[in-house]
Order: sequence, then C-alpha cells, then structure tokens
Amino acid sequence: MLYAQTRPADKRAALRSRLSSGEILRFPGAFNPLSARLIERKGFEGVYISGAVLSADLGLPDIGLTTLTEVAGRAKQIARMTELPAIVDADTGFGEAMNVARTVQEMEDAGLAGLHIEDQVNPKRCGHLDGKQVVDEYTALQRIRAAVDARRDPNFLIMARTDIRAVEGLDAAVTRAKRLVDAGADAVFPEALTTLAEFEAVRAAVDVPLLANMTEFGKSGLFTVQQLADVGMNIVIWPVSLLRLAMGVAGRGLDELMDAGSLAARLDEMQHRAELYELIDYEGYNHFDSSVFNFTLPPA
Ligand SMILES: C[C@](O)(C(=O)O)[C@H](CC(=O)O)C(=O)O
Ligand SMILES: [Mg+2]
Repeated sequence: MLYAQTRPADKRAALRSRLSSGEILRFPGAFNPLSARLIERKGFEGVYISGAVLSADLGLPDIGLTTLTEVAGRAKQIARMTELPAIVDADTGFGEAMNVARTVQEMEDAGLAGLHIEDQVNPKRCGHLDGKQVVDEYTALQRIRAAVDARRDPNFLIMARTDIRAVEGLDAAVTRAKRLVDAGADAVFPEALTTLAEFEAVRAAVDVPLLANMTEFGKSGLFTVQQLADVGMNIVIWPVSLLRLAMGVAGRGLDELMDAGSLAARLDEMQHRAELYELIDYEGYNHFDSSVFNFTLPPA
C-alpha cells in the first residue's frame, strides 16, 4: 500500500551490486508513477526517468525549459512508487558547477539511485536532433567533479553523458568518455552512437558501466538487449517508448470514438479495471481501512 518499502540507500546499493555483477540492466522509461509500477511488475531491473518525457508530459519541447524543482518533484513521485532503482535525466545539471552540486543533493533527497549530467551547452536539446553544441572539456569535467563531490551517499550513481559524438565524431567521444571517467564519473552514457561498432569502440576505451539509449526515431539503430550485452553495454534505456506507445493507442482510440461514437471495440487494447486495481493494490487499502475502522478504544 502507498509507497515502496525499499529505502533509497538500499536501492542504490542494489544497483551498484547488480552493475558489478556484469549482467545487463534494462531500464524502460516510466511516464508516470503508475507506469513505474508496471515496469517493476513485468520484471525489469530499473526505471528510467526521462527529461524528454517530463517535458512532453507538460506539453513542452525538450529544450531545457523544465526546472530542477519540477524534475526532482516528478522524479520523487515516480521513484517512491517502485522497489526498483530509478535513474533520472538531469540534463545539463540545471546550471554550472554549483548548480550541478545542488542538483545531485536534491536528487538524492528525492530518492533516486542516480542521475546523468550531459555536456551540452545550455539550452540543451534532444541528443538525437541536429544542431547540438557541447561545452569545452574543462566545463564538462567540472560538472562531473562538482556532482561527485556533492553526493552524500557514495552509492549514488553519477553518470556522465556526452553528446560529442554527433558534433565532433567518434574519436572525440572516446576521448571525452575517458576524461569524464578520470574526473570521477561512475558510468558513461555515450549519446547518439549509431552502430554496434561504435558502442564497442567506447567499451574498449573505458572500464566503467556504459548506458545504451534505444530511443526510437533517433540516430541509433534499435538493437536488442542481447546485441548490446554482446558489445559490453551495462544499462539499456527505452526512455520515451512507453509514452509513445500510450499516446499512439490513445490517439487511435480518440479517432475511433470520433468515428464510431463508442470505444466498445477497443476494450482489448485497454488495461482492464481489475489490472489497474491490482497494480495500485486496491485490496491493501481495503484491509487498512477495515482494521483502522474496527479499532475500539480501551476502557478508560
Ligand atoms: C534520453 C533523453 O535524454 C531523454 O530525455 O529521455 C532523450 C530521448 C529522446 O529525446 O528520444 C535524448 O536526448 O536522447
Ligand atoms: Mg534528456
């Protein structure tokens, strides 16, 4: 009932130990707290909280319009609803070094297991769009140093994302990945790599965990978990996929409603009321209710 039982510190420790076991961890993106529950129920290892989804949810493009307070607040709502570790997209850290430090502490307090900070200039944009710009190496490394120095739980995962591949090419991405690790990054997210060979090249350069972003309609091929495991990836995200699926079905449902005046033909595509109630543990609330309202005062 209510929120997850696992404490954030335990989620972080669990993530660290699963990462060091060498298995590949699958993190679909939750588009709300309820979908984080579904991800857990289906057997995935973690929940990703996407900046693109958070902004789209507000009807906004992913160009750095959301604030730290908004992202930390929503991330907390999502993270507390699942026993799984959640990793949040912290964009460029919401400013420069001192802001990055505060972002890390806010995300720790929000119950996240880790975050990623990217090396794009402000305002940032989706990593799979053209016309991105990245900051110089000094600024990129400073963001990561600030993040690492600010965390209070040593298990809080500081992941450095680099967007440099699409701007300056693969060699630059390999070099930057190495430098980010030297600056203290626990893991690296090389954004917008195109082929498995590119993932392999980054793998050969660093020995920290690597994240592969399987976002659709972008620059990367959509590789399977097995293919990514075979080239040494450690975490895979499908950041926007559940939102895309849900919005796709919602749009088709609205068309049907407009044309036919009823959704009776679409019941198969809907989550059943019983499934929803099971996912939110409706039964647990009934038990709680009946025990609280059965309570009788002891005699005076
Ligand atoms: C991973 C990402 O940063 C996100 O916000 O989810 C995006 C995803 C997307 O826009 O498809 C990204 O920049 O890759
Ligand atoms: Mg993002």
